[in-house]
Amino acid sequence: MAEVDHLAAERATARFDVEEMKVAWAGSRHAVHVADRMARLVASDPVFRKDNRTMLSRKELFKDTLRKAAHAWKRIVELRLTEEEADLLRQYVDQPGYVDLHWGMFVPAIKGQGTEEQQHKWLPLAYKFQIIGCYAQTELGHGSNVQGLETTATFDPKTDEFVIHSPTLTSSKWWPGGLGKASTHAVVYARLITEGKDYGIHGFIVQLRSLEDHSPLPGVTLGDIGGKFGSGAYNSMDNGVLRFDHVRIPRDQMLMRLSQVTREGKYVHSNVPKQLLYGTMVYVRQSIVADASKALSRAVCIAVRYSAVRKQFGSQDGGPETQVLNYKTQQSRLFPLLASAYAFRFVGDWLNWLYTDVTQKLEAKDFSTLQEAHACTAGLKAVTTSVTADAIEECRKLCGGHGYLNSSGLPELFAVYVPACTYEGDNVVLLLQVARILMKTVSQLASGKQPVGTMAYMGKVQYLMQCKSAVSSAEDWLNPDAIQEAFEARALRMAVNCAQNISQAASQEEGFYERSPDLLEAAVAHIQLIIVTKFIEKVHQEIPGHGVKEQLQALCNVYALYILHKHLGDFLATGCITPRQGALANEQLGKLYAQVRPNAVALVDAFNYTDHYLGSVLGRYDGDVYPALYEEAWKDPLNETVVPEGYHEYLRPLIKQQQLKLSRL
Ligand SMILES: CCC/C=C/C(=O)SCCNC(=O)CCNC(=O)[C@H](O)C(C)(C)COP(=O)([O-])OP(=O)([O-])OC[C@H]1O[C@@H](n2cnc3c(N)ncnc32)[C@H](O)[C@@H]1OP(=O)([O-])[O-]
Ligand SMILES: Cc1cc2nc3c(=O)[nH]c(=O)nc-3n(C[C@H](O)[C@H](O)[C@H](O)COP(=O)(O)OP(=O)(O)OC[C@H]3O[C@@H](n4cnc5c(N)ncnc54)[C@H](O)[C@@H]3O)c2cc1C
Repeated sequence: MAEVDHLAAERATARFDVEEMKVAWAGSRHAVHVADRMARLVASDPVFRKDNRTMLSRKELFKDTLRKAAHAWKRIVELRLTEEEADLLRQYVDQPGYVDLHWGMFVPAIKGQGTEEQQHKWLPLAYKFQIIGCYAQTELGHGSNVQGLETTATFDPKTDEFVIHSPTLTSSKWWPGGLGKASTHAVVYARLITEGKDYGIHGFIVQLRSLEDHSPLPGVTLGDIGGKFGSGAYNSMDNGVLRFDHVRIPRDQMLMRLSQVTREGKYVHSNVPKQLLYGTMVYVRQSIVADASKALSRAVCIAVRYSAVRKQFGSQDGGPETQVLNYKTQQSRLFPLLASAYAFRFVGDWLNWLYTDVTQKLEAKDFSTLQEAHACTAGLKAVTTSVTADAIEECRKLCGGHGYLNSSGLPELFAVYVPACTYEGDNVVLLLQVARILMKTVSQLASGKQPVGTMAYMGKVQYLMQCKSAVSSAEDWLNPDAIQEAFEARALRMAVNCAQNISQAASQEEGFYERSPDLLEAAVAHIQLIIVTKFIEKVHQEIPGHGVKEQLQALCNVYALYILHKHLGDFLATGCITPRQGALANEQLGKLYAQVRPNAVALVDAFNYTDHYLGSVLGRYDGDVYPALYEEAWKDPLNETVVPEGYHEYLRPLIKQQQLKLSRL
C-alpha cells in the first residue's frame, strides 16, 4: 500500500461502505477473498511482471507467454489450487495465450459434444496438460457462415477411419488461438461425408503435432498467421493456419454425443436439435459478457482515478486548478461508462445463471429454452463487447495525452479487447440472429402464443403498443416502473415496425435483407431492455452494507437514463415518450451525475484491482501519477543510450552536411 494516498480526500467523501460494495461486485464474500488472494499472488511474483510487455519483440513476447503459462501451471499444482482459484490466477496473469483456448474452448467442446467414453479418454489428458488443444473452426474463406465451411471428414469403412482434408486454399483453418505454435491437438470442424452423402459440419479431435518433438504430423501443414493490431496486446497469442492433406484419424475421434457414424458408415443423428453443435460458442459467448464488465471496469477505474488527480484551468480569481473530474462534460462521458461496468457485471451474473439452468434442462432432454439461451448469449455478447471496446477508447480520450502512452495501460487494453467484437461471432451477425428470433416472436403473437423468458414483455402487446408515459417531472424518471415501461414499449414498437415493413416485401427473406439495418437497432433495443431489467431486479434485492443499495440504485438510473438520452430518437419516433419527457430524463441524469461525483473513486475502488492487474501509471491506487509517469519514460529502450543508435549513420551526416552548406553561403 502506498505511503501517501493522493486520493485520500476523494475516498473520504464516499457515502457508502466500500468493503460491502466489493462483495456486491464480486458476488459474495468468498469471491472477494479468493480474487484478492489470487490477484496478490500474481502481483508479487516477478515471473508475472508485465510492465515491459509492449517493448518485447513478437518472438520474445511469445516465449514470455509460454514461460508465464508454465509458471502459472507450476504454481497451480504446487499450491493445489481449486478450479476457481486456478481460473482467477490465469485471469490475473492477464496475457492472452494458448491456455485460454485449451481451457476455454477445447475442453468445453469435448465436454459438450463428446460421449462419456470420449470424455473419459481425452479430458484427463487435457486436464494434466499431457496434450494441448485448440478450437479449429474458422477458415480463410468462412468464419461467420459456419455452414459454409469447406474442410472435409470423409469416412473410410475399409479402415474405420475419417480422412480429414483441406480441398482448397480457402478451406485452410485460419485464426484458431493456440494453433500456430503451441497446440498438439485440435477440435476440428469439418463436413462429415459418409456413404457419399454430405451431412454438414461436425467436430473431430485431431492430433496435429508429435508429442515427442512437437513437429507437425504427416499431412499437417501449420503455422502462425502473423502480427496483429497493437504492440504487445494480442500478439502474445499464436493464432494459426492449418491445412490437412488426407490425414487419417480413427472413427472414434469424431465427437459423437449428438450424432454418430457406425462401423458400417451409417450416419445416426440422436433425437436432439442440431444447433447443440454450436454449444461451445454459446458457452464462450456467455463468459465474454462477464469479461466485458472486467475490461470496462479496468478502463473506467483508470479514467476515474486519473480524472480525480488531473487538474486543468484555475478558477476566475486565480485559485487552485480544477480536478477534471469536476467538469460536467467529463462526468457525462465517464459516469455512464462506470454505470455500464456495473450493469454488465450484473447482467453477466444473470446470464451465467441462465446458461447453467439451460444446460441442466438440456441434460434432462428439455430443449425448450435453447432459443432463449441463443438469443441472450448472442445479443448480450454483441452489445456488451461493442460498448466496452468504444468505452476503452473513450477512457483513453478522457485521460488526455497521457492516455495515449503505453504506460497508461489503455492502448494495450483496447488492442487486446477490440477483437471481442469479432470473435465468437461478429456482433452484427449475432444481432441479426436476435432480430430473427424477435421477428418470429412477433409473428406468433397473432396466434395467441405467449412469449416467455426475456421475450415475455411482448405478450403485453395491446398495452405496450399504445401506452403513454406518465412522467411529468424529472424525479418521476427515478421510478423503475416508468423506466421499464418506456424501454419495453420502445423495444416492442421497434420490433413490430420492422415486422410490418418486412411483411410488405415480396418475401420474408427479401424483407429481412432490406430492413436489416432497422432490425439491428430493434435487436439492440431488446438487449438494452434486458440489461436495464436485470439491473433493476438486482437493485430490488436485499443488498447489505451502508449506502451500497443507494449507490447501485443511482448507477442503475444513470445507466437507463443515459441509454434513453443517447437513443432519444428511438423513444420519440416510436411515440413512447414526448420531447418534454425526454428533456426531463436528461435533467434527472445531470442530478444523478452530481450524486455519483463524491462516490466515484470509491465506486472504482470496489472493483478491488491491484496495481499489477490494472497495469496503468494513471490508474495507480495511490494516485501518485506524475513521478510514476516520469520514471516509466526512462525505462524505454530508446533511453538506454543518451545518443541514439543511428546518430552516426544518419543524424550527424545530415547536420554536418547542412552546416557545410551554410558555411559556404
Ligand atoms: C478468446 C477468443 C476465442 C475465439 C474463438 C472463436 O471465435 S471460435 C469461432 C466462432 N465462430 C462464430 O461464432 C461463428 C458465428 N456464426 C454462427 O454461429 C452461425 O453460422 C450462425 C448462428 C450465424 C448461423 O447458423 P446457421 O446457418 O446454422 O443457422 P440459421 O441462421 O439458419 O438458424 C437456424 C436455427 O438455428 C438457431 N441457432 C443458431 N445458432 C444457435 C445456437 N448457437 N444455439 C441455438 N440455436 C441456434 C437459429 O435461431 C435458428 O432457429 P430457428 O429459426 O430454426 O428456430
Ligand atoms: C483475435 C481472434 C481470435 C479468434 N480465435 C478463433 C479461434 O480460436 N477459433 C476459431 O475457429 N476462430 C477464431 N476466430 C475467428 C472468428 O470467430 C471469426 O473471425 C468471426 O467469427 C468473424 O468471422 P469472419 O472473420 O468470417 O468475418 P466476416 O463474416 O467475413 O465479416 C466481414 C464483415 O461482413 C459482415 N457480415 C458477415 N455476414 C453478414 C450477414 N449475414 N449480414 C450482414 N453482415 C454480414 C460482418 O458484419 C463484417 O462487417 C478468431 C478471430 C479473432 C479476430
